[in-house]
Amino acid sequence: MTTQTEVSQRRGTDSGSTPVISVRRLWKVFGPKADQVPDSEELRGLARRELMDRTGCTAAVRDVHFDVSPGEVFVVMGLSGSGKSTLVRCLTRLIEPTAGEIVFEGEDIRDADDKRLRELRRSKFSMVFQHFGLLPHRRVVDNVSFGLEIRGMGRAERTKRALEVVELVGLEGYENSFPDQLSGGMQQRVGLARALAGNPDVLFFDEPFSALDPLIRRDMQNEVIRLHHEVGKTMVFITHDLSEALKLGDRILIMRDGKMVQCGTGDELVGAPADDYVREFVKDVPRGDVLTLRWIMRPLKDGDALDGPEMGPDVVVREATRAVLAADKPVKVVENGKLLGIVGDDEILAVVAGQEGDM
Ligand SMILES: Nc1ncnc2c1ncn2[C@@H]1O[C@H](COP(=O)(O)OP(=O)(O)OP(=O)(O)O)[C@@H](O)[C@H]1O
Repeated sequence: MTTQTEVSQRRGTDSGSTPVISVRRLWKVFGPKADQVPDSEELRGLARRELMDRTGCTAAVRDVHFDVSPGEVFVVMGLSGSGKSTLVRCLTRLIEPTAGEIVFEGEDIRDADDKRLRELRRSKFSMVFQHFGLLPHRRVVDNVSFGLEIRGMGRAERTKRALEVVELVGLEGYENSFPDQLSGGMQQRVGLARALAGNPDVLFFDEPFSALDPLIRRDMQNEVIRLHHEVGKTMVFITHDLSEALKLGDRILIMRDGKMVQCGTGDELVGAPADDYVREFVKDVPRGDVLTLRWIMRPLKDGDALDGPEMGPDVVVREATRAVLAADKPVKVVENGKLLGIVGDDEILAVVAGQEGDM
């Protein structure tokens, strides 16, 4: 199974250091006497309907825990109503959690007072929403610099910074346009630029591309990947779309009814779904596009030829297929000079035939 360290090495994230965000036993319950639910052995296990009937409460987030590493793209995925937005809003206390810990860069932000929260939201967090929330009477550059203005940055400095990020998101030439002169995709680029302008430590995305046409949506996903490579920010991204989650996420947390169902890399979810719910989600994913050589390789056996070609462990099966099948010796999976395992025709063909679960 792929470990977090291995994923981090692959993606350039840094799991060895302190997590940027560490969430423990997090609950958000809406309704009367909500704070009694997490502590009650009797109530905390009730299904949604029963809990509502007994208490009038909805547990939108139930006992969730995870860490986000520096530079990681952490995706929260689930169907409508599974608790994604509530969870991510709790992380910045836009919604007040009912119980649990949220440690951000070593500080439990549930202890932060209003002043500290304002500081964190201004300088450490940024949010990108589905509805861009641009100010219609302000030009692109002034929308982008708005947060810096609120922080008290002088006009010349904030305009300089805004122009830098406008260029970074590919909107050069549109600095002086008004939002309604831009397409949906371009407006969302302004949203991205605005989120990046303050140089936050973490960017939170709440289904930012759901309202965009599929082609524009794909462009914007690529844009996020490109920006992530360029600026290396930690990102927490909500989506209900599995292909978006697999494309963007270093790890994906799947939620259902407020609970964590599985948290893992794309190849973990596709290769070893935790239950039928996840299995159903991933059943149509082309496995060769997601599973890596690290996932399908086998240990070395006596008699294995060791003069075959070498490949990295994070090459996906689809990209390796031709080379593995063409080689007359098994491919050696090598990372930093270390032989991790072997991939031969059998391992590749098992994936292609959809049988790798039996290996
Ligand atoms: N303010 C509220 N008061 C009561 N219940 C709420 C409130 N906000 C959310 N809920 C409930 O909490 C549950 C989780 O909602 P949430 O919006 O977090 O889900 P979601 O996965 O983000 O859904 P969507 O993709 O539709 O936005 C739902 O049952 C919702 O009805």
